[in-house]
Amino acid sequence: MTTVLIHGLGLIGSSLALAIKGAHPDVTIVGSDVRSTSLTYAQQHQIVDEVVRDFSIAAPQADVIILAGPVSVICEDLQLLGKLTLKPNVLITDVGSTKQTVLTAAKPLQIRGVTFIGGHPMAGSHKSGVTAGRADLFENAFYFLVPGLAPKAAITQLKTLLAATKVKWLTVTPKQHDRLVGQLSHLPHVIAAALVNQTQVALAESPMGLRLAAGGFKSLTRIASSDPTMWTAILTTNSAVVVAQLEAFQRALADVTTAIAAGDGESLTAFFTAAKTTRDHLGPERLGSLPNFYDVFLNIPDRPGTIAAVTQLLSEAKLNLVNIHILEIREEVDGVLQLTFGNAATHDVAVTLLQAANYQIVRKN
Ligand SMILES: NC(=O)c1ccc[n+]([C@@H]2O[C@H](COP(=O)([O-])OP(=O)(O)OC[C@H]3O[C@@H](n4cnc5c(N)ncnc54)[C@H](O)[C@@H]3O)[C@@H](O)[C@H]2O)c1
Ligand SMILES: O=C(O)C(=O)C[C@]1(C(=O)O)C=C[C@@H](O)C=C1
Repeated sequence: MTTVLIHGLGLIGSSLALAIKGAHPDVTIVGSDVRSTSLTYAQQHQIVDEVVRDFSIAAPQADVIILAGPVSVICEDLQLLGKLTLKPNVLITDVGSTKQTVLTAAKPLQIRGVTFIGGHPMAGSHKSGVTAGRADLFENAFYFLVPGLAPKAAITQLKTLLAATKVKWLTVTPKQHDRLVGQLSHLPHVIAAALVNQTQVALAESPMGLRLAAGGFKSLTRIASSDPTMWTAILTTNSAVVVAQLEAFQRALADVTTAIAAGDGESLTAFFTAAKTTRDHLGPERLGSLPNFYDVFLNIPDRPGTIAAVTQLLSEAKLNLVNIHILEIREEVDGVLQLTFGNAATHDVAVTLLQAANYQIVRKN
């Protein structure tokens, strides 16, 4: 019986647990997390078989250890693991979004002969936490592997364990990885957050302000809703790469600023044509079988207990919520409640239930 310990039962950790469980019912999945609410949720929803509070007690019993906390926590975990007596054939891997710092932290373990394979699934979401986990999150996504000198058998073992994720494996060096994801993931997250912050300031005096934003602003800035702790850890462990990429981006912005200021239509058409040609060939946002999440937006009156009544209604019907978000609620003005579900069936039942209870649905998708 193989024991897989997943440390960090958030979006990625719980999604991996679900994928492993689906394909390997014989594997015992143990989850550990600093948040006891996540552990309780994971156990109640059978995302894991067992939970432990103390990672250092569980690690020596594990055959496979998957580190799935923020990158800074992954590095601390690797240091801790270096001090523990682990099973002789233990396989350690991680899912962190940067790889050079993680591989440096793993070096002492590797020198000791412990197998560590760096990993990074190129799929995720701006939603975080155990409630957002889903078995099909990684379908058709690339999954970077940094195997270093890991034995072939260990690489095969990891790929077999994660086969149900249906990812496309790609072996890279830590340096190649950090440069690629710096440009494709870290830079866009900085730009999205900077645009939201700058817009908030620019429109501070406007009565409707950001609430007038339509699809363009919203699709460009969706990722600004991502978890700040996770992104701080990513940016501080890939800073040199992202600083250089931000400087290059600022030069590109300066060029287009010059063209706009000069009314240089020819340069602007060339600028937009190049971007359109490249973007048109990128394919759909998600290659998997399902879109990421299913939202319902509800009008909610400004009355105490309204939100509790909605969540109670859903929980009595055993409908799992991935996320709940109050978009706007001011005194004496109705607010909008965003309810996010993990699949279409749950979403549809919730819509029927809420409508029957006379809630006013503003939008669903
Ligand atoms: N979100 C994405 O899109 C995405 C995609 C690929 C990889 N990653 C990487 O995966 C990792 C996890 O990201 P996520 O999106 O699942 O984040 P998340 O916030 O959903 O989950 C992180 C989990 O780690 C736990 N945690 C935090 N500190 C801890 C500690 N000291 N000890 C134990 N547990 C701790 C949190 O309680 C949480 O449950 C990160 O390293 C991230 O860079 C994220
Ligand atoms: O889809 C999203 O919301 C994501 O941000 C996922 C995303 C990205 O594409 O940048 C975020 C971090 C990762 O390390 C990998 C994937």
